[in-house]
Amino acid sequence: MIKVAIVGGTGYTGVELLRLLVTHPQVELTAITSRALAGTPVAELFPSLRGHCDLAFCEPDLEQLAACDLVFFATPHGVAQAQVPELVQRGVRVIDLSADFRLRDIPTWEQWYGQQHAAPELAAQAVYGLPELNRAEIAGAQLVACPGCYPTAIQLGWIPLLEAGIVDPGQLIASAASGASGAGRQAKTDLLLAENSDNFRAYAAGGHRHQPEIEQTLRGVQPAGDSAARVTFVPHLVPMVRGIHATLFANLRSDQSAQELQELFESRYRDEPFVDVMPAGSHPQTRSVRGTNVCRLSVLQPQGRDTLVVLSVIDNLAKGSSAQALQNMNIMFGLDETLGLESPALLP
Ligand SMILES: NC(=O)C1=CN([C@@H]2O[C@H](COP(=O)(O)OP(=O)(O)OC[C@H]3O[C@@H](n4cnc5c(N)ncnc54)[C@H](OP(=O)(O)O)[C@@H]3O)[C@@H](O)[C@H]2O)C=CC1
Ligand SMILES: CC(=O)N[C@@H](CCC(=O)OP(=O)(O)O)C(=O)O
Repeated sequence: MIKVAIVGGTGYTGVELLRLLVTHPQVELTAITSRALAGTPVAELFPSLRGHCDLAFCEPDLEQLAACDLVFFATPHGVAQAQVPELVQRGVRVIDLSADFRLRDIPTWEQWYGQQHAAPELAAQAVYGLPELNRAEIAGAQLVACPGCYPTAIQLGWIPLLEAGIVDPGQLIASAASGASGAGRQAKTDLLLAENSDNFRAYAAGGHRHQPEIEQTLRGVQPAGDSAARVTFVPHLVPMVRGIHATLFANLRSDQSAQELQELFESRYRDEPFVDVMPAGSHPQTRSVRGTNVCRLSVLQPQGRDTLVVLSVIDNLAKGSSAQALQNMNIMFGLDETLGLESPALLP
């Protein structure tokens, strides 16, 4: 059994991780932290876990964490980078759901996250936890940086096109909408029911911190010598709880038929258990992935013109964070990658 702890067990990604881990056959949960609720039984805060988890939340304690095989950090940016170096030094493996170790370029990280990075040398060692790109590196990693939620949906939608070098990398446009759980469980006025329901709005249109993360990944898959990918990204808040819907636009460099594009996507993701390329012309819906680790994609070529549209949907708390974190754990510990992640979406 893998001895596992979660730092930050009261947030939305923390409780989603718990939901998945309590039924995982190879996991023994040993500690779930919350500074605010230390001593409170987990199942008291989350009655959905009654009968599944008899632990109480505890303060983060280095000795207790260091006794685990694996520690998940489901904490705000800045927390993991302060605590992970000592754990890594003591041989513990870490999966960080925050952005602390996602960006290779530390000045870029500091610019977008507005603070000094506490462990730049570790950021260089971390493996970016997108299995569809880095499966072999994840298997041997001690520190995995889980991708952000928008980047997961957007990168999976564009990777086949950028790898093939068939779209103009200077003109990539992503319009994406997220459910409110993407903003975490903290009380915020703009997430109140009266502010957020029956409403739809863009935010951070002038620049969102996921843009450099997306560009870093896409640049990493482009053919040598191609001009660097540049992304215009506008996120939106949609009045639902879970889900991200990304509409991605890219301009073809040369003639490709709709059938060739469909085949490109199908062959790129043929062996991927969690990427579903839908039949040509489909419109994937967030509902079809709710609670699952699946990314559903479709590629369209409206009116046969040069501008391609890729539609990509994920659950932000699942493939966008906690379930993808568990997929990474399965890979790191040599388990079947789909273990604990097989259930289809909850409908309606
Ligand atoms: N929500 C989403 O869809 C996604 C979130 N993420 C990332 O995952 C991380 C967690 O997100 P989310 O669950 O939404 O966040 P929440 O704000 O909902 O939860 C944060 C958790 O971290 C704990 N925490 C806060 N500060 C500290 C600290 N200094 N030391 C130890 N624990 C701390 C909190 O408990 P307490 O204060 O009691 O200790 C709480 O349990 C974030 O970095 C987020 O960006 C990534 C992808 C998707
Ligand atoms: C709806 C909403 O507010 N979403 C968050 C995305 C958060 C996320 O999970 O990503 P990181 O881990 O990179 O912070 C936002 O746009 O800030």
